[in-house]
Amino acid sequence: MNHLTRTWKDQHGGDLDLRLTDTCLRDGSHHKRHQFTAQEVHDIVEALDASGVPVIEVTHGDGLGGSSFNYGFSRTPEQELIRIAAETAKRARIAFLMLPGVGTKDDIRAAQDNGGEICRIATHCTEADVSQQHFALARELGLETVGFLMMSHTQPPEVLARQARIMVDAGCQCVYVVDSAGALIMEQTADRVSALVAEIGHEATVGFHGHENLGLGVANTVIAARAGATQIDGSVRRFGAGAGNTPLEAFVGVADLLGWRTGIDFLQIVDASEDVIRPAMPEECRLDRMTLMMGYAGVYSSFLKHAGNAAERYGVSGAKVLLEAGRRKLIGGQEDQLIDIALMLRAEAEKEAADN
Ligand SMILES: CC[C@H](O)CC(=O)C(=O)O
Ligand SMILES: [Mn+2]
Repeated sequence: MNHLTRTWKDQHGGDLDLRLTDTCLRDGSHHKRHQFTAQEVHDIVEALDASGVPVIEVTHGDGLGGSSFNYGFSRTPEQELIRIAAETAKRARIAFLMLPGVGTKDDIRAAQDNGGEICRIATHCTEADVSQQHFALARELGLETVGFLMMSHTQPPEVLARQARIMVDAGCQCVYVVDSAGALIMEQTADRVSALVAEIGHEATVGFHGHENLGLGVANTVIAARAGATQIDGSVRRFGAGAGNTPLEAFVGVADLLGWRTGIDFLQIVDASEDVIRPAMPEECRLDRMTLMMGYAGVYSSFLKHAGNAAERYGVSGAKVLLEAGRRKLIGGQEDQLIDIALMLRAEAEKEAADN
């Protein structure tokens, strides 16, 4: 008995119970400060593809058009990385991410010209309506479509379900509960996935994208699959923002043991993790003071480097910057407020020193 009520096979045929997407070449771009080389992308795609990973996401961490002063410039243009990935993959399909307002419709067209086949549109989880024209275009172009409801921990299941409905009505074929802050805890994940399945499950699939900031990536992903998510994200060796994503190789092992077919060879993906992915990482993704604080305070994982920079520059505690960012409920695009927070903390510290 495998405890899966819904499988990818039932929905789309083929042999997979769950379809997995590796996102180290997109979410890991945050950890790498967007410095992937063409050779690294080639080698990682080759290894993931050979292991049987069916979908590989490649883009700047902040999606198409993310290479900028605000988010950090890419070392290699992302469209070139998408092209290299598409040329390298023999079986895997290449996905790309775009955030309306950061990227444009022309970027979607270019990504398709470069071999991208799956268009993932991400919005804050209360703002799905800004994705409508992008889903319409992607479907017109014949791309497969995925919607990302970012920061899903901030809204109750019924709100997320209504937002998912907006995406599906606009042409989205799979909506993800995205635990951007790694803040969801077990049943909170299941309740959100179940609400989406109830709302859109007869027309679209449901996905789950986890982060490790509270150490719950694999557990949340297992419970999401049991609740009906059939598309699952992870990054080999957790290579992602914050404490990283659900480690894909660990989830593959767990899925094997539970009898869930992912099409990925566990031994090969474990070797890829050690031999190919680790050498491309600047350091391991760690569960430490900063990343734990992100899960605890509910802060966007992609804020980690920005918060660290602001704290260092103004000589204040990075953990306190994150706590305040969580209290202010900052969302993607508000990275500049981390500097305001650091300045505020420094002013408070200076006042306290003057008073004593
Ligand atoms: C900035 C986009 C973001 O990294 C998307 C994502 O992976 C998430 O919200 O977790
Ligand atoms: Mn993420």
